[in-house]
Amino acid sequence: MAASNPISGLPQITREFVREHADENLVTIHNLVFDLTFFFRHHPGGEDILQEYVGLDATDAFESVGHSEHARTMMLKFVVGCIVPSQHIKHSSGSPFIVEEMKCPMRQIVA
Ligand code: HEM
Repeated sequence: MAASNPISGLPQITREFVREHADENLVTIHNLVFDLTFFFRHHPGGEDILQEYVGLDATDAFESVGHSEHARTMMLKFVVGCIVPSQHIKHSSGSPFIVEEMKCPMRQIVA
């Protein structure tokens, strides 16, 4: 059986929502939104550096560290949504894996 795309069907979230719900520990990386509540204290790079990016887009910081494929796979556990397509940013940095396999579905999911 073909592997299903773990990202399809995610709620779409605006960048304003991510910023205004900082208490929910949301961070955006490559147009995907992660809830890092349960990951902070397990992050090999430390909790403080992740806390600095709560509510923000951490793509450039994430890529500048050169995270491994292991880290990119691990991230999937914490995805809670994707940024609405009209607010997508195309980052010059980034591995093909995260850009191609983790991109948001273009289908609008509106209640
Ligand atoms: C969901 C998001 C993230 C996950 C799952 C994650 C995961 C990891 C993992 C598994 C490592 C160990 C090295 C590796 O396997 O690459 C690591 C190291 C590190 N991460 Fe993250 N990370 C995330 C976000 C970030 C962000 C936003 C920053 C901001 C700068 C960051 C900074 C670092 C640093 C500085 C290290 C240590 C590198 C070293 O000591 O060589 N990480 N991270």
